[in-house]
Amino acid sequence: MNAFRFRHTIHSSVCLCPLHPVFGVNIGSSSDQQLDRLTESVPGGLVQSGVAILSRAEMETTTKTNILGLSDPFGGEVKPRILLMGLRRSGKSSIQKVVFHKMSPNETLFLESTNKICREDVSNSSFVSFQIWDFPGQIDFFDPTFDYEMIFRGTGALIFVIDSQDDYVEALSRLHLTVTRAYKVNPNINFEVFIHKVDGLSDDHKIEKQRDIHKRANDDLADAALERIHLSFYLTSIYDHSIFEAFSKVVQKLIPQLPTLENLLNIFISNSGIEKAFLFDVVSKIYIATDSSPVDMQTYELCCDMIDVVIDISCIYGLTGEEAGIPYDKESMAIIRLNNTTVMYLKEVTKFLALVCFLREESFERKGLIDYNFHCFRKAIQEVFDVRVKVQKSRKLLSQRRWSKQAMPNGTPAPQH
Ligand SMILES: Nc1nc2c(ncn2[C@@H]2O[C@H](COP(=O)(O)OP(=O)(O)OP(=O)(O)O)[C@@H](O)[C@H]2O)c(=O)[nH]1
Repeated sequence: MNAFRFRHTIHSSVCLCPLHPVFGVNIGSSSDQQLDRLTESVPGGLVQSGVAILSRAEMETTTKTNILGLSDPFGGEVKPRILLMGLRRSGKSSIQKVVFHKMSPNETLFLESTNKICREDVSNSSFVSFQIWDFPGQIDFFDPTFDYEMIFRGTGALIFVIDSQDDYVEALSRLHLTVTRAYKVNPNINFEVFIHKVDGLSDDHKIEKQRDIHKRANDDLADAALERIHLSFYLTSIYDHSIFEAFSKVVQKLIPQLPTLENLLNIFISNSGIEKAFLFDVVSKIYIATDSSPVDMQTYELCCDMIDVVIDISCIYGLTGEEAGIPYDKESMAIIRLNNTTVMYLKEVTKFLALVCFLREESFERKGLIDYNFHCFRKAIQEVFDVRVKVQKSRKLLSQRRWSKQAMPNGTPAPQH
């Protein structure tokens, strides 16, 4: 994990004050119990049709953090699972690499086909914390030897990727099969359909494709008397910000504190003369909450660009050495004046979260007020964090107790210390 301190002030349209972008994605997390359960479901590890689906040894080597998964008996933390599914070459791995590994879109041309489930933990902040499971396209997901029930049971969102530049008839039938199976196991899953690779399509063509896919997918569900299954559709491409925006919306649905965060943002902007505010995870550029006014793509793109500028300049000019270890500074911020009398204001909220606001130049004259309100806002966010941590701790304690009771055979006295 890196922390950078930027000391210089640029006297032009961009002005940066001490800043601490901190980034890092924890890859892999599990516990022995969870691994056991997973690999027990198919003897000798999960292998079928020549497709190795995470052998126990592989899982152990790629899973080495202390954050426990959703279904872990000791894991008080409820860590939602996001599944990336879809036909081969639809773009699943590219999405994961671009959003969470900062891979440049062109590099995805050289990605090899995934031949086993790749699992990754994304734990950038207390709010952005989930597991992503990237499934190989050719996997026969419904092979009887494969424990799909266990997988769906712990799933928060299922993203089904459809290649919009390809014929999507087969993809739609696979989508229907996947969704209906998953719904039977876990009706609480959010079903998200990414109509992907839309960069090659004209605007009219995009809308037409979306309408057609939407209609066919919902007709299939209606024919199966499953109209109650709700599918959300997004037009995405790794070549622009649409994939980050879509992922933001998927992740937001998994944050139980979202209404509280939105409320706090509404109160903050209405009392500070701010027009729009986003709470960003600086590592992934996923926005985890915004105020209740509508989001337009350009505004979102500007925010992403601002975060990039801040991180890049911080990386180039940031101090290294002793001070680099300090991950958080209340003074961290950046101000960018646009040539249309709009000011963009970025401030660190926690070591992974940044608040990015848009306001008129005249409103920015009352910077003291904005900073005071920001101080209150940051305090409130901290309190939301603290409550979440407390809930997680008590859940952990509870499940540990439950687990130790189960582990003790009937009548066995509790160990003496
Ligand atoms: N034009 C365009 N190409 C994309 C996009 N996303 C991915 N691709 C390309 O699609 C191809 C397949 O991408 P992958 O990410 O390997 O697809 P996958 O679904 O993981 O494939 P499997 O591992 O075989 O299941 C690559 O050449 C990517 O560069 C996109 O948004 N637009």
